[in-house]
Amino acid sequence: MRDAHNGAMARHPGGGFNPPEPTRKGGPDYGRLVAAVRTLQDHVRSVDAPDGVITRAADLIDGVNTLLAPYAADEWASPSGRRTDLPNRGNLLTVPLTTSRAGDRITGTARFARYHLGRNGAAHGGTLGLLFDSLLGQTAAILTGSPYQRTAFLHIDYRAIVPIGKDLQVDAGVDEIDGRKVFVSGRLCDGDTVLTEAHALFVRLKPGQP
Ligand SMILES: CCCCCCCC/C=C\CCCCCCCC(=O)SCCNC(=O)CCNC(=O)[C@H](O)C(C)(C)COP(=O)(O)OP(=O)(O)OC[C@H]1O[C@@H](n2cnc3c(N)ncnc32)[C@H](O)[C@@H]1OP(=O)(O)O
Repeated sequence: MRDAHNGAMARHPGGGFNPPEPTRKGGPDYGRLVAAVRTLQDHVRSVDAPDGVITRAADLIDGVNTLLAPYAADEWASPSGRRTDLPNRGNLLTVPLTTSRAGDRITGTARFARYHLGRNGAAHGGTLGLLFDSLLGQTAAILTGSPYQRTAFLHIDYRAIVPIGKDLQVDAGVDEIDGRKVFVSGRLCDGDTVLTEAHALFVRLKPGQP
């Protein structure tokens, strides 16, 4: 179990931030598994059911955990994040995000779910950090063509509350490159309204850096 979760960084010459190696492991239902767990997360945050229903649900989920436990693998072997045929590369962690390159920009759509709710209809601020680390990280990697980078800082300006359950627009680009430093910025919009702005510094890793 220890190996499964600590990985084998030393085996990877790019350090710990190697680009994902595409795989089809997990088969035709891996995407359905990830989508089902996302739906489950939404249900767990929204449920108001009789105690017996909760007991039954917990028993069923315990059963799934028992089924999966013997197959825990390290980050290099698991298909999570490496299923390039699936939304968000089959990575359950990310805020659902679809992007494409449009010239020297990255644009796309993000959608927060009930799972990401903070309070009073607004997405939790930390989930915006999660979104922007992915969005700006992709932007830095794709637009500079160098995948070995890590976030040095990520600054977020919360301009308006971010609604859950609605398709929102993202847009990001590289502002400046200074040696190993890549400065990027982006925003999240609901139509004409800017909801969140962010800027970040990504530092290109030296060989072997974790
Ligand atoms: C063909 C390509 C296509 C690719 C396609 C790929 C598809 C996309 C794939 C995947 C995208 C996924 C996207 C997800 C992204 C997520 C990323 C993360 O979340 S990473 C986890 C969170 N971040 C950490 O854990 C970092 C922890 N910190 C560190 O490891 C170090 O501090 C590091 C590497 C950031 C810098 O350390 P040093 O030792 O290498 O370098 P030093 O000398 O300290 O800094 C270099 C320069 O940067 C400045 N700097 C560093 N940190 C700074 C800061 N916080 N503020 C301002 N400046 C800073 C320094 O002052 C220095 O500047 P001066 O060269 O002197 O001008």
